[in-house]
This record gives sequence, C-alpha cells and structure tokens, in this order.
Amino acid sequence: MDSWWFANFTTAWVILAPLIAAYVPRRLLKSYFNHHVWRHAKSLVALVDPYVTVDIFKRFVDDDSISSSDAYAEVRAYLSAACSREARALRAESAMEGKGFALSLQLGQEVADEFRGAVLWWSSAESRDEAHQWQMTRRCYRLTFHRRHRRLVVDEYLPHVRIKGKEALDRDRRRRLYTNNIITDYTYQDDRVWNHIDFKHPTTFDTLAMDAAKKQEIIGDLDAFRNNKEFYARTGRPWKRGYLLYGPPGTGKSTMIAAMANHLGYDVYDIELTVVRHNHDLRKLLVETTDKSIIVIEDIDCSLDLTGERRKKQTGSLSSPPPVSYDPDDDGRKRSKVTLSGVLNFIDGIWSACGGERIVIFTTNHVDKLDQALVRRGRMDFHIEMSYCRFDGFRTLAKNYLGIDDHPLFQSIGEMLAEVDVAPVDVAECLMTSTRAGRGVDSSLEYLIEEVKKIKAKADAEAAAKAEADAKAKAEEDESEEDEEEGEKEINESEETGVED
Ligand SMILES: Nc1ncnc2c1ncn2[C@@H]1O[C@H](COP(=O)(O)OP(=O)(O)OP(=O)(O)O)[C@@H](O)[C@H]1O
Ligand SMILES: [Mg+2]
Repeated sequence: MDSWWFANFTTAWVILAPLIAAYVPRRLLKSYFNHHVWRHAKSLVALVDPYVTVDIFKRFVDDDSISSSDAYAEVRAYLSAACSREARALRAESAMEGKGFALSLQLGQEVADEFRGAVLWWSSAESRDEAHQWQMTRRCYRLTFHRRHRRLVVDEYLPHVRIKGKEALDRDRRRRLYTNNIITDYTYQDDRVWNHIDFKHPTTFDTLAMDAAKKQEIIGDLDAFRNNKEFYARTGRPWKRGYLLYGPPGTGKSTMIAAMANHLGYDVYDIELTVVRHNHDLRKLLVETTDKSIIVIEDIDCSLDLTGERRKKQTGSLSSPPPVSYDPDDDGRKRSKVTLSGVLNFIDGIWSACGGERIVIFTTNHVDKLDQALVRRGRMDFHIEMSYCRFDGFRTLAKNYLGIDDHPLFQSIGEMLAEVDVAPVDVAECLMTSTRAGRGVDSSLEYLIEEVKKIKAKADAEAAAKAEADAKAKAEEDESEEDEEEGEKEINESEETGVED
C-alpha cells in the first residue's frame, strides 16, 4: 500500500513540479518556501531532534556591534586546547614569540567538550546571520547540546567559556600598538578604526632615567591601580586612571608611556587627534579599545586648541605606525570638529566607563597652556613632571649605555648636572656617540663632561644675553617714563603759566 502511495506521489510530483516552476513566479515560490515550508519543517524536526545549537558569529566592526570584547575570539582561544587533542583539520597561527602555534578549527571540523558531566560539541561553520542588517553569511562557532542541558549551558557553561577564553587570550596574545585610521562617512562596516603593529618597546622602569623616589611612586600608583578592581567597584568609579606627563622636549614622556605599558602588560592606543573629525568619532574609537589598555594623546596642547581651531606640530610620538595621510585643512568639509568638551567626554563621559582597566595619558611640553578643565584631578589623576637629567637619571643612563654602577667621575658629573638643565635625551646621545665610537668608560665620561660644559657655557651666555636685553629694555622703559613725566611736567607748567597770564 505504502509503495502504491509513494509511486503515485512521485508521479504527481514529476508532472507538477515543472508546471509550478514555469507558471508560479520565482519570488513567490521562494518566499513561500522560506516562510512556511521551512518553518513547519523546523518545528517538525524540533519534535524529534532534542539538540539545540548556538552560533557565535565572527563580529563586524559597525555601529550595531560595538563592543570592547570579542566572544568569537574568546571561544576560539578556549577551543584551542581541545582542538589540538581531537580535531583532524586544524589551522595554525603563530602565537607569541617562542610559544609555537595557536590552533583553531578548520571550517566543518568538530570537537567535543565536557562540562559538569554534560557533553557538548563545538564546530566551525558558516551561517546566515539573521540579526545582521544585511543577513550575510558569516563564520561562526556552533555549539550543539542536548536540550536538557539548556540552563547549564546558558547560566554556567557559556560564561565559563568566555572567562577561560579571555584568560587564554591575555596569556598568549602579542601586545599591540594601535593608531587610529580616518573615519569617514563612508567607512565600511569591516573597516577597522584602529591600525596596529606588535608592540615591542625595550624600555622598562629600570632603564628609565628619572628621580628614583618619583619612579617608585609611579610604579606604586600603577600597581595600586591594577590590583584595586574591588575598590573601584565598591566606590562606584569606572576602573580607569588619567596621567598627565609634562616637561620639556627629550625628557622621556613618550619613553615613560612605553615603560608603563611594559610594566602593566597593556596595549597602547596612540590617538592622532588631527585625523579625528567629530566628537562622536572619538566615542567610536573609545568603544573599539580593549580592556587593559593605555590610551594616549601626545602633545595635547598642539592637537586641541581651546578655540576649536587646530595647529600642526611634528610630534615625536611613540614610534607608532604613521596614520593614513590626511590633511585636516585640505578641504573645509573635512576639517576636524573635535572640541574640548568632546575630549572631556571622551575621558570621563558615560561612554568612558565601558570596559575597564584603562589608563588615559596626555603629554605636553606646555602644561600652563592647558585648560584647567582638561587636567583637573579626577580627570588627570596624577600629574608627572618629566624633568631635566639629575644624578639619579644620569646613573640610570650610565648603566644603560656603559654598563657601570659607579665611577670616580660620577660625583663631579652629578654636581654639574645639578647646576645645568640638560635633557636626558642629550645625555643619552653623548653616551651613545661614545659607545659607537668605541671609547672606553673613562673617555666616555670625560666626553660627557665636555659636552655638559659646552651646554652650560651656552646656557650661561644665553642667560647673560637675556639679562642684558632685559636690563636694556628696563632702561629704555625707565627713560621713556622719565620723558613722559618730563613732558607732563612741562605741560602742567605751561598750563599754570597760561592761567597766570
Ligand atoms: N628619562 C629618560 N630615560 C631614558 N631615556 C630617555 C629619557 N628621556 C629621553 N630619553 C631618550 O631620548 C629619546 C627621546 O625621548 P622621548 O621621546 O621619550 O622624549 P619626550 O619627552 O617624549 O620628548 P617630546 O616632548 O619631544 O615628545 C628616547 O628615545 C630615549 O632614548
Ligand atoms: Mg614624546
């Protein structure tokens, strides 16, 4: 009987199918199948199939998916260990230096995981993302589990995967130095707002030349920030801290940022403000930064003018990759409109609280030029003056470049540096020149003494010239005041004489 029905059904279908295809419009057919047949088929399957799937899509960088963390990357990191045991077709990417490869699943591969007695399966798949505005097909990790484990998976397993994945990412990742791209109105959803290179700066606090007590204070402050998550949560403050580094050129502000990043193990986001067009672009940049990061705006006084206009300066910033060339003045429509209030919001507006463990650093050569609103405590919590090279700084540089801790000439060099303002960059350059020239320790230090003497002589000559110019200006001022008084006296006398006449 069954075979009779089947034969009739097949014959009818063979006759009817070409007729339906020929006469019923394709769009109608498609939408009918999509909306009705597929829905009914799914509910039928659900009756007999007890398995549930969850897709975790590879994310796009667009407005709808702004987020400071990446679940897809976390799942991939979590699965990396399981992959090496079970999957047969793997993808290997180089992990951190000396740490071999990070493994992930090839498309279509599957691995099993066990959690509190439940077995769950992960596979690498491609699927249509219904939630996305263009419903595109995207790579995803698909988790499949029995429906009786639904609560376990949602409440415990998925959070567990994210925590473990994040830990693995933090452990294995290469640190990065980011710089911002131009964000245009046409920025495509997959365009990154940040560009990055691996961050490999050799500076540490050990090699940073500065006052030893001040250095310890900064290290203590950074450690307290990093270890005080509970304090920030308890007091209801976002877990972030602002540092203002100020001082003359070549005193180590950019070097300090590298030392901080190395000490904390954070990424660095170096913002080139001149290519940021609007305040809301700043927000977009902010939400695309990750936790455990340092956000830097170098030479803030040159990047942001309080009147809203901008000036340009070649900044010697932290060897960052150059931003895409963009002249803010080349077209009136393109000119940046970032304002002081935009930057203030960037630092401590409601958006700045997304994510956590973030440090914001401004550097400047002219602290007195900055608006008080920008640098007040609470925004820039710690003001650090990077100053000229004194004895402590010199000892560090001598250790860096000559490999020595002490020397009979140290005392006289220390005394000289107490009297003359020499930037650490100049001391470092002298020592490096000597090292390159193959001089020994003694002659390197003598060369440094000669150079410092020259700098002192130059500074003395400049100070004398300035004093002379000031004295001359004062004399001229006094003379003109005397002339004025004389003139007034004459006028008064002639008026008095006139009255008498
Ligand atoms: N305090 C320091 N400790 C060690 N090296 C230093 C220090 N200051 C300067 N240097 C050396 O001088 C170079 C320039 O220093 P850096 O760029 O950090 O100065 P800066 O204060 O940021 O200058 P600018 O204000 O011009 O940006 C560094 O690459 C480093 O080699
Ligand atoms: Mg600098």
